[in-house]
Amino acid sequence: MIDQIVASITGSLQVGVDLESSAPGIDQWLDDLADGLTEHGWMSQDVSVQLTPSLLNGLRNEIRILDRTDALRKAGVGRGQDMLRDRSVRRDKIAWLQGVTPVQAALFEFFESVRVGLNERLFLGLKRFEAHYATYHNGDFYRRHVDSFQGRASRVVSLVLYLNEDWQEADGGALQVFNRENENEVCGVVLPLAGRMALFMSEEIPHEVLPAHRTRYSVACWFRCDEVPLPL
Ligand SMILES: O=C(O)CCC(=O)C(=O)O
Ligand SMILES: [Fe+2]
Repeated sequence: MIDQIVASITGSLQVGVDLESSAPGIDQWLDDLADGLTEHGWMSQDVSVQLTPSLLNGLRNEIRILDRTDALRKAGVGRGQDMLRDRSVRRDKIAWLQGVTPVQAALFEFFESVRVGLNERLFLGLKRFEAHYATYHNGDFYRRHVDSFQGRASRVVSLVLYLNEDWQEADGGALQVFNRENENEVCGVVLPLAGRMALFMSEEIPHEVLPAHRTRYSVACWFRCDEVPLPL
């Protein structure tokens, strides 16, 4: 019995973020994120050191379970009453994270350290974040768009964390990032491999998810500068 309790406590501890022992160190790492955002408006990075494999596995298990139920909803485009479920624009399904399960709580700790770290370096005034799981099934895509809606600059920085093992180029589903000065020029392609993260300025960087040829799991997070949650 005690063994079981110890095992479960150890299990939940292992799930946590590893910001202390991360190479090259949390401050240097946050400096790199801030530099990438300033210089190019976006960056991609492997964060499997900071997040630990057990956290990434735990998140993947959660979204797999959600994907088997009807917990995932078709994602919309626009906000509030203007929300359109336009299948010609995006076809993913989503579920918002509440941060209550051990893996979500650990992930929220990571998001919070990014929020605080970017505020300290770039004075972005990020007040909070929101995050959802997303599943793209075979054939699903998200056409070129920016993440912040005109007239309400509330989403400031976007972060996407990928959860897919052994993703190959032939599996499709890459994130294509366009130049902020010329939206017809592709300036980056990110394969949605487990532990990889894309970070970009929500209003500035057009991006697109190419059609996936197998199920593609991710968490998308937005750091916002508004205090009060308003409908999108
Ligand atoms: O999953 C991705 O690579 C990007 C998703 C995205 O652009 C979005 O949800 O707004
Ligand atoms: Fe997006």
